[in-house]
Amino acid sequence: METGPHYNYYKNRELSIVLAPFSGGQGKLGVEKGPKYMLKHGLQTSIEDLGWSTELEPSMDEAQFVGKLKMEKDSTTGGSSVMTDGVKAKRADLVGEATKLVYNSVSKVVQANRFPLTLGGDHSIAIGTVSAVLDKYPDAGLLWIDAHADINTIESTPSGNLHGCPVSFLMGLNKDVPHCPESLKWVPGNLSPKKVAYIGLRDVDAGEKKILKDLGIAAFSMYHVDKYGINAVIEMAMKAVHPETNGEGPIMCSYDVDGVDPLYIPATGTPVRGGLTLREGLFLVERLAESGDLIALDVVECNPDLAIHDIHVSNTISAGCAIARCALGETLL
Ligand SMILES: NC(=[NH2+])NCCC[C@H](N)C(=O)O
Ligand SMILES: [Mn+2]
Ligand SMILES: [Mn+2]
Repeated sequence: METGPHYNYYKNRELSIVLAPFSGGQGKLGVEKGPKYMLKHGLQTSIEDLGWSTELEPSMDEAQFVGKLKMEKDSTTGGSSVMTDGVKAKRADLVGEATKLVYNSVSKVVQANRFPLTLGGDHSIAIGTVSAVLDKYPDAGLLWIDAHADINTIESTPSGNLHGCPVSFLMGLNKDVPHCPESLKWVPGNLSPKKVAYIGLRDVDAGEKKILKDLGIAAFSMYHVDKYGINAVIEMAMKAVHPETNGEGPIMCSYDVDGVDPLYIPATGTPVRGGLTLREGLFLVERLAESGDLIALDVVECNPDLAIHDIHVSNTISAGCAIARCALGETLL
């Protein structure tokens, strides 16, 4: 029987919590409150208790972005659909600006050899986190935990919400698209499709299915989790992104909390039933901690304002915090 706390697998336990309180990648205000709520829940101290030295790294002025978002809503009839040059990507200027700020903060952290734990905000912020991590670890594999594939291009997106598009920007899939928003041209877009694996998918748009298939991206849906079990799936995912080394090598995890079933994590913008159980969702990151290869983590899409009951807020925030702690070495025994 393997024993011992998983945090012993991390050699250098220095971490920065990057705050990414951004909501412009989708239309529902409140997701910018995620970082504040998780900190209020005691996340930083509980990470220190696992033997990490921690510090806070702000990435942006939340008020500024929220202000712009509110202004835009007030001035637009029928929601927040702002189109530039006939492209349906909404708020591309805001997303470009915010993700660049996140990129700068995470770059600072990784270049100082610290572990970046980025708290969102909506999932568009991963454009910044993953780009910064790849600068430092070009060989890193990316595990994307999500109900959604978030790989729509600015042409395929059905909603225009850029939190449904970060992976396409990371892979440079919008580069040749006419009208690619100027604001997102800073993104290197050099993530190889071979270096990504999804876990938890169950709501993938038709255009996204085609991209996943055409590019041969490793994608494990809930069907695969049910069929093979979560441990086999996570091991297959690690091998998919590091085939030459049998799954060993640096791994970044971008964790959208809607990968977990809304029974457990109800306060999120685009919930989809039939997801991971809370234990599967936590085991996944426990297993990554055990590998000793996790180099960066995002926890995104907690939106306390979408809770109908107070209990939904605490369920969501405590689960979000548990995901971070388990990834950083917390064990049950
Ligand atoms: N990060 C997320 N929760 N993304 C949801 C995306 C939903 C849908 N596929 C879209 O493109 O709009
Ligand atoms: Mn999602
Ligand atoms: Mn997502």
